[in-house]
Amino acid sequence: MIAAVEMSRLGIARGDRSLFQDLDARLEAGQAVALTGANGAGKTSLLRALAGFIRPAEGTVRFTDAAGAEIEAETARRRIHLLGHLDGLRPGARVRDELAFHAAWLGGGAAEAAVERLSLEPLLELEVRKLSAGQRRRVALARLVAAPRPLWLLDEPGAPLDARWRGVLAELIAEHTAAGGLALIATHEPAHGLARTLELSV
Ligand SMILES: Nc1ncnc2c1ncn2[C@@H]1O[C@H](COP(=O)(O)OP(=O)(O)OP(=O)(O)O)[C@@H](O)[C@H]1O
Repeated sequence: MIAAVEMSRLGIARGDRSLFQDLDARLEAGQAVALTGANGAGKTSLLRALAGFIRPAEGTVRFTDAAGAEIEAETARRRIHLLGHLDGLRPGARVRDELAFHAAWLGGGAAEAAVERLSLEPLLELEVRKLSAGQRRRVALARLVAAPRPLWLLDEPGAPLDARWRGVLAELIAEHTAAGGLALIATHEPAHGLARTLELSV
């Protein structure tokens, strides 16, 4: 469980350039927050820093449990899904194998429920590289269903999806937060249905 993520005076730099400084923000269980800002403002970088892939230039990120106790960073990492816009799928793998691999690797169970929720049955025997961008994103989203984790960090998750699948994505996020999950969602779209917005300004 992760009950809260607290960013305090957080600053992130890429190369020798500071992207932002002094970011104070708190995300709590049950909340889905839109992360907005211009191209290059640092949304992807912030998500990667929260997932532990980039070391902040300054400030702190704290993960706490329901009792307010700090969760050690390594433990917190295993409770996070980072969905990047490159999807993180192996192009040469069949969808069936890729889903089974990710479900096992992420500590989930069988992928059947995820296959059904994302209507992936007709795609299971195809190689990932043969999928359209939207189909690939549905496979990537299936990981969130197959391996439940409390904190979702999603980088423009709806960008390649059509209206039907954007609707399903919104449902998945709503169900996740209703069950006590947290989500931070980088988006250039109007953030309908999300509790509030965290804006990075350049
Ligand atoms: N590995 C890197 N080395 C140097 N600079 C980088 C690296 N990764 C990203 N940057 C730079 O950091 C800045 C922020 O990039 P980031 O991808 O976090 O922005 P973003 O807000 O997600 O943008 P977009 O809306 O275009 O997706 C950009 O100017 C980018 O070129």
